[in-house]
Amino acid sequence: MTEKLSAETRGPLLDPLLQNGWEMVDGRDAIVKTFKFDDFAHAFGWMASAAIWAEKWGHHPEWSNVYNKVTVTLTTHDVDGLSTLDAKLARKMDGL
Ligand SMILES: C[C@H](O)[C@H](O)[C@H]1CNC2=NC(N)=NC(=O)C2=N1
Repeated sequence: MTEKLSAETRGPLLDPLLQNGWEMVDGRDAIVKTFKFDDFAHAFGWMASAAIWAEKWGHHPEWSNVYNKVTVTLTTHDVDGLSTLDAKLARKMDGL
């Protein structure tokens, strides 16, 4: 069972993400980023790759797609806030 990020762990895990285009969501313990691609095929291909990792890790994004953009919100519903799994999935998404 994953745990909500503590005061000590959230800085080291979240700061690199916040410097790489992720932002805190207003009023929620969650992070959000919009990824932009050349076109729909690239956006949807990236979503398919990310979905495979999400399913493998049992940790799923809230996301939406409009043409060449994918907006992703990450949080851990089981703990009602951010956990290490969100940082792990965010890093994977940044690297795909
Ligand atoms: C049983 C199953 O693994 C859990 O419900 C998982 C599924 N995917 C999940 N995804 C996210 N983002 N948060 C969760 O708490 C979560 N829980």
